[in-house]
Amino acid sequence: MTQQAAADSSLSSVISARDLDLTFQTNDGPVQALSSVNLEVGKGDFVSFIGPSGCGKTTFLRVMADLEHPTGGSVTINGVSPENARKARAYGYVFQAAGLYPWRTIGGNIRLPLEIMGYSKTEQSERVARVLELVELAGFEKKYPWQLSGGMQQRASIARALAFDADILLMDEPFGALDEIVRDHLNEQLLALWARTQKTICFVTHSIPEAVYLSTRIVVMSPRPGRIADVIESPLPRERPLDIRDTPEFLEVAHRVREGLRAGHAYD
Ligand SMILES: Nc1ncnc2c1ncn2[C@@H]1O[C@H](COP(=O)(O)OP(=O)(O)OP(=O)(O)O)[C@@H](O)[C@H]1O
Repeated sequence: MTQQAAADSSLSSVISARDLDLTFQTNDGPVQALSSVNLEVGKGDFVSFIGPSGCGKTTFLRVMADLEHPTGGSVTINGVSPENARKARAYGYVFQAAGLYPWRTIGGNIRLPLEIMGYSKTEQSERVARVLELVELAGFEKKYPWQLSGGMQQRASIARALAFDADILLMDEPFGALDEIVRDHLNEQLLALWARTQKTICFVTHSIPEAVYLSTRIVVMSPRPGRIADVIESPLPRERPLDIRDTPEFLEVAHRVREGLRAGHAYD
């Protein structure tokens, strides 16, 4: 890509990574978690990151969220640095574990960041009600986390990430700990939420079917050093019933992801 073309594409990108490097200094020597990563994420994209353990998926997401700092190259979110994007509340972040405070109700958990930011009580209540509706948990506001199933807790943590109504949602393997049936259901609900809200979503997963079912683009990563091995544009329509997973188009994309993973895997 020429410099001008790169500049043009980053203007229309919500997330833009340019020659991104991140090397951790550890007692065992340097670990290259990310090496020469280039990626443009467009508005409304659903981008999944898939790859073996240690290929830098979480690190990449944490760089976008200003939780790690690159040692080379740059990332912009809505055209600004991750630090400024964080200050502007440009994204919500969903962690692997729901991470809800057990002594607060579901509503109280979602309300907490809004309280800290000084939103009025009325605004807090409106936002809590709206995001609970979005994740189909209306009526559960006064329950405590332990009164909810694992899947419902994870939905509550998605609701918390949606509370600021950011256009970008960063999700780090949010459904990894759930059984397959619950996961299928949450995948369907997440797609419905994405269609309704038109957010841009970056989603880390270890599951090929999950990545293919959810994404408009799949970023296949490989380890040592962590880098992008392939970027697959999905030919699947945005409207996706679960049984799309049995279609030849779906299986073809899954096959390409598997090939990408195999090519990048050292098997050591
Ligand atoms: N804070 C840190 N200090 C030192 N090394 C780190 C740190 N965070 C991550 N790493 C290393 O960077 C590499 C990438 O880690 P990362 O967690 O991003 O991988 P991942 O693809 O998300 O893995 P997983 O699928 O297991 O979550 C790994 O080798 C990891 O050990």
